[in-house]
Amino acid sequence: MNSDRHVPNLLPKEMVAYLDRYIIGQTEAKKSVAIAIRNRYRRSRLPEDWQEEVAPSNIIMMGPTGVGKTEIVRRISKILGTPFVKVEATKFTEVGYVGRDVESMIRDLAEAAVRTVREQRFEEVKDQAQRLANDRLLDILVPKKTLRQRASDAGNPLELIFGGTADKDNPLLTDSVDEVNERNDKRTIFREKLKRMELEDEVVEIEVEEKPMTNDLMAQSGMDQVMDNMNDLMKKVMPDKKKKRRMTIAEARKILTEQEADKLLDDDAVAEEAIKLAENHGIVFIDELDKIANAQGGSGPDVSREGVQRDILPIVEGSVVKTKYGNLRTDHVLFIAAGAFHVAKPDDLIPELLGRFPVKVRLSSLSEEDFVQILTNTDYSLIDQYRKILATEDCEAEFTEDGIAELAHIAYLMNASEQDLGARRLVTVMEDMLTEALYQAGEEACTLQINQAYVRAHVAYAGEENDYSKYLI
Ligand SMILES: Nc1ncnc2c1ncn2[C@@H]1O[C@H](COP(=O)(O)OP(=O)(O)OP(=O)(O)O)[C@@H](O)[C@H]1O
Repeated sequence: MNSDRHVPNLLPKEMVAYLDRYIIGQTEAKKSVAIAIRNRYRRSRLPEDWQEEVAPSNIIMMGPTGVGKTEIVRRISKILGTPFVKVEATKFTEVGYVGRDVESMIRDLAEAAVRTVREQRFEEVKDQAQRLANDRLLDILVPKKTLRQRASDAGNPLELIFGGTADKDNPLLTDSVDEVNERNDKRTIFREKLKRMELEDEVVEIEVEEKPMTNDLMAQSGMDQVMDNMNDLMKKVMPDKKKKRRMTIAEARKILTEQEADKLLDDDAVAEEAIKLAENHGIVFIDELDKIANAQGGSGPDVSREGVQRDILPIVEGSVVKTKYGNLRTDHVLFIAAGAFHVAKPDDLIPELLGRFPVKVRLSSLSEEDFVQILTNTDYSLIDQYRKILATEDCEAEFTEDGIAELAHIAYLMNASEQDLGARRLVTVMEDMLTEALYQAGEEACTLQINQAYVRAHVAYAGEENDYSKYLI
C-alpha cells in the first residue's frame, strides 16, 4: 500500500505561498517547515538503503507565545492531510507520569493517522454506504417482510399451533398477490422519496450503539497504555450495547451511513495504512521544550526535566512504539519543537537531544502593522469572521481603516502592558469591543461603523485614558 497516495507533493515555495494566506510574516519558519516536509518526500525517492540513513530535518522554533509557531505546522498538516499531534513537554514532568508515558505522543499520532485514513476511505465508500443506508431506511418505512415473517418475528402463537411446515399453505399467514404488489409499489414510491430527500423530517426509530463511557475518564489519568489495553479488552469481552432511538430520517441516514461505511471499511487495512502514513508523514509538535531544558544545570527539579529529555530522546532518535494499530517506527516522524527560550537556550538541552534537532529558527514578535495585516489580509481573518457572524442576524459591520488601526494599536499596547498573548490578543480585544453588539444582534437589523471612535468607546482598555496614554509611543 502506498502511504503517499493522499499526500500532495507540494514544492517548498508552494507550501510557503499557501501558508502566507493564513499567517503573516515568519517567513524563515515557514521555509524551514516546508523544506523539512519536502526533504521527507525527497528521501522517499532514494534507494531503500539510503532512505534508512537520511534523518528528518527536525526543527526547534524559538519565539514568544501566539506568533504562529503552532499555526504554521497545523495549517500545513491540514492541507497535506498528514497526521499531526501537539504535546506539551511539561506534561511529562507532572506528578504521576512515568518514563514510558512519553510514548503516548506516538500513540496519539497513530490515532490521528487512523482518523485521517478513515476519513479518506470514508469518502471513497460514502456513496455506497449512503445507498445501503437508504435501503435500511426503506425497510423501516415499508418492511419487505411477508406477513408470515412478521408474525414469526412477533412470536405469533399461530406459528406454534400450525407448526413449521404447515404454515406454508396456511391462508392466514401468506400474503396475497395484491398485498405483495401493494407493498412493492409502496416501496418503489418510498425509495424514490428517500432518494429525493423528501422525507427528511419524518421520524423513525433505529438501533444505535451506546458508547462505552470508559475512554474519556480513563484517558485523563495519564496511564494511557494501560488504559488503552484495558479498553480494548473491555470491548472484546463486552458485547456492543444497542439502544433504540427515535430521530428524523435526516439524522438516521447519517448514523446508518456511518454504520454501513464501518462495515465496508477493512479495519486491518486502515490500521496498516495509518501506521505507514504516520511513520512517513507524521508530525509531532512538542511545545514548551524550553521548560524542560536545564537553564543553569544542577539538581533539584532540573533532574526531572533532564529525565524527560532522556525519555523523549529514544523516540526522537528513532524507536519502535507499540500502538493498538501495530508497531510504529519513529525514525522518520518529523519532530518540531517549540518554546519561548527566554531564559533557557536550545544549548541547555542535553547534547544528544539537541543533536536530533538540526534546524533552529527564530520567530519574531508581532508588530502593530503585523496585527493590521492579520486582521485584514488573511483568509478567514478575524474581521471577516465577526462580520459574517453578525450578518447572520442582519447586522452589517463595516470596519474602517482607522478602526482597524486602532484595534491593532490597542492590542499591541495591551500586550506590552499586560501579559503578551501575541496574536491571541486580537481575539480578546474584538470580543471585548463587540460584546454589546453580539448580545443585541438578532433583536433588530443593525449597521455598525467600526471606526476609531467606536473602538475607543467599546474597548475597556481604551477608555482608561491614564493607562492607555502611558504606553503611547
Ligand atoms: N503571524 C501570524 N499571522 C496570523 N495569525 C497568527 C499569527 N501568529 C499567531 N496567529 C494566530 O494566533 C493564534 C495563536 O497562534 P499559535 O497557536 O501559532 O501560537 P504559538 O506561537 O504556537 O504559541 P503557543 O506556543 O503559546 O501556542 C492562532 O489562532 C493563529 O491563527
